[in-house]
Amino acid sequence: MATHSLFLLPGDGIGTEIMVEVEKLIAWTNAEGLTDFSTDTGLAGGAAYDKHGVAITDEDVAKAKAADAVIFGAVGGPKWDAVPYEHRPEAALLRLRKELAVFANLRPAICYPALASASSLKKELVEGLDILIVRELTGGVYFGEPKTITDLGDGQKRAIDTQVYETYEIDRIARVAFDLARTRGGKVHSADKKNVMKSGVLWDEVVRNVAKDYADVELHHILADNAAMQLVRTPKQFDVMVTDNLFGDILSDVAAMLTGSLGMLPSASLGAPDPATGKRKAFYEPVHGSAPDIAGQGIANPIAMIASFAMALRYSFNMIELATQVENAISDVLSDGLRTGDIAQDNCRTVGTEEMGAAILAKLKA
Ligand SMILES: NC(=O)c1ccc[n+]([C@@H]2O[C@H](COP(=O)([O-])OP(=O)(O)OC[C@H]3O[C@@H](n4cnc5c(N)ncnc54)[C@H](O)[C@@H]3O)[C@@H](O)[C@H]2O)c1
Ligand SMILES: CC(C)[C@H](C(=O)O)[C@@H](O)C(=O)O
Ligand SMILES: [Mg+2]
Repeated sequence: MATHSLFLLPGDGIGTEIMVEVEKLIAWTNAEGLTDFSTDTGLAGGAAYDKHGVAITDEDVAKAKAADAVIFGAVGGPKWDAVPYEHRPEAALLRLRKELAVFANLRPAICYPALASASSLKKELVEGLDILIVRELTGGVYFGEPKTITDLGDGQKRAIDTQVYETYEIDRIARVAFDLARTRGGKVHSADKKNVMKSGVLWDEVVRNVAKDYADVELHHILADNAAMQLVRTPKQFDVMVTDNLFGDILSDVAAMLTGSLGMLPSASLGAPDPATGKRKAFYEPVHGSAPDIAGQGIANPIAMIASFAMALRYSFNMIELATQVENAISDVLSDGLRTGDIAQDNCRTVGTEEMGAAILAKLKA
């Protein structure tokens, strides 16, 4: 079996705690001969800042670029609130996304049957929920220039962030969404603010053009604010939702709660296939952050991280069966009544990060 390289960046806070559980999974799949992963580990975020004075070193960015897939935990925390803006922990994430050019961020919100009553919404609204948010990840207001704070000299300052989208960026993310919709429910909602933003006008125009190549997929336009409301009103009306970088960030946190917890939502960020090799750069991370409020206590939910690893198996290594086995193991453990604190329920057993990871691994071994 060919050796595949994984570059692990645990990051800060619970990032380091949940990564341990993925490392155990990798050790087991390797030992069983199911995979042949070589792993290397780097520093990102506050951890890198403390050691090197930057959110990520050039060397670790180079390693991330060279790897077959990057598995990322989470970065950030109050400890680094005062570091210079360009070195804040989150800068590592943004630099990696941009330099790896992983423009397509897939954020699946699936409500596992056992968790239907753990959601803050009524059970019948979320039971069987399976939606996919396709977030544009390398453009928009996250990266647009100018991005400045100017002193106006009279005690006032002016802050500017710039939302920029070009046709090719919208076209390629729309195609990802339509291609995926074809493999699922055949429906795309495109969310923008074309009623207020020029970038929204272009977004809608380009998405409608792309839709002409996908006559078999239903396209619906939705304003992003309405999308947030509809996600908590009748979430099962959605199949695939494609949206820009900022709206995608917000809407995916909303979608996360439909599944029971932010600790449940994995993500895959994919680049364009290399024309010579067909390989694409890929970056896998949970949607949640470093959860400073619970870091260091061993109680974080490792499921989003483990499910992100399952996405790596599926999207980077075409190990569909193994990916499905990992996802089924998660589902089975939840059906057995095991819960971390964030999804705690009556008549269920609340366990810590390590026990949840071990239980998922035990299901795989069974
Ligand atoms: N990908 C990333 O690295 C990433 C993503 C989001 C936020 N952040 C950063 O994380 C830091 C904290 O941000 P925040 O508090 O707004 O968001 P957060 O996602 O870290 O936490 C929000 C809430 O969800 C809970 N939570 C999140 N993940 C959980 C898990 N796996 N298990 C149990 N509970 C979980 C937390 O305890 C907290 O109450 C900030 O510095 C932020 O910039 C990083
Ligand atoms: C940490 C932050 C930069 C990041 C984002 O805004 O993209 C996070 O919230 C996410 O959802 O991945
Ligand atoms: Mg976010």
